Amino acid sequence: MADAKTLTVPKGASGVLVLADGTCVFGRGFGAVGDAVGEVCFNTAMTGYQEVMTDPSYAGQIVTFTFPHIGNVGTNLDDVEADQPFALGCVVRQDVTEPSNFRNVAPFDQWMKANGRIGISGVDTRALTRMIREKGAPNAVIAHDPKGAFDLPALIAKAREWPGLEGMDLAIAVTGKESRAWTGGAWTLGQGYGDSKADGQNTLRPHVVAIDYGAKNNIFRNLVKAGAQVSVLPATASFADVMALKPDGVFLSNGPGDPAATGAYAVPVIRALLDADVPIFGICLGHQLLAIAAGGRTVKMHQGHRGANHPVKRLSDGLVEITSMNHGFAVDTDSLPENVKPTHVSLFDGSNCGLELTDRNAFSVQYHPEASPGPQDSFYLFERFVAGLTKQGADA
Ligand SMILES: NC(=O)CC[C@H](N)C(=O)O
Repeated sequence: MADAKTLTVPKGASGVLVLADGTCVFGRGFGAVGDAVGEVCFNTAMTGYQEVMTDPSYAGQIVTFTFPHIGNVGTNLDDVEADQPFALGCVVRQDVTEPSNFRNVAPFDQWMKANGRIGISGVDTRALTRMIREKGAPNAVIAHDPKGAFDLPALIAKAREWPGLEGMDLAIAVTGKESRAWTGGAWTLGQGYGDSKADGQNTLRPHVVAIDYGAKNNIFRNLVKAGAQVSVLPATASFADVMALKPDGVFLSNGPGDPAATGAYAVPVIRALLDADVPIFGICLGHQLLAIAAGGRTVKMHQGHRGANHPVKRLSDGLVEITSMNHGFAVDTDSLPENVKPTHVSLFDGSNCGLELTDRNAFSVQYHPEASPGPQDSFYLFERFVAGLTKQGADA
């Protein structure tokens, strides 16, 4: 990158990404004015930027999109995984253009501004991505000032002082605060999202209690599509809170931050659920927490996996699933005890992508079968989970 280590703001620059090592990457700011500090990651998905930005797992992170045209279909009211963006900001190649899509309700830059999120365009995102691949995900400040009046030494200091994602519990910051019944169903073109209550079948369906560590909404929609009724509890729910809802199964959601830090309050609850033989399904952070609860360990990855075309091999039969991914920590396969069987593996780097307990009805995956954005090859996991649940009182 031509701008590396330059402490003079080039003419016309209104956005900057300041890395903790002092590298300054200049561009044009859009969205909110101000600055934010976090870890820089890259996402290789070619569509779904609004879903990426609203995925609560991106809390504490600045997303570099490798796809050059971000913002070109604007934003709409449906493609959201939570009611606000959680990524701190984004770095993109091309300037955001006029929205071109029949579903658009607001241009991407306006949506970013309205939601207090900072963007930078005009950045050589290929060079930035290469740098992250070589050196690992850096801590950085993203800043936007229309006048380009950046205090670069102060921003470098801010990036250096940020403690980093390792050891950071962010689920606590993004989880819903209240227990709630989930009501959304699957999306259809022209009709939007269905209402799970509208089909009149709720009480006949297996009841899944989902622990929300920063869940993506499409997970709950997929559980409904697979035949469950869903209740959602905050990340801090106790074993008694979960059991009070009489779950037929428990779902452990995705979420931001370091699973080892989140585990301090999540793991005892998951262990109690395993002891009580409650069926469990976990995704991403939920997968990592299940691994820790079962006696395994997680590690911080060099650069993480974020995209919509990650190949994963199912070990039972060799089938390859193309998956959606978003994680910066991973389960250390070697740390898994005897009763935890790896079920899926990444074909990019051989890292663990799934596990099941041999003595419990409990399994989890590192990737995102709910897609949003991404392929739906792995929807069968929702069906497998719900089909394996017995409705309480069904035999009475
Ligand atoms: N999407 C997720 O649940 C991410 C899990 C965890 N925060 C990680 O980065 O690995």
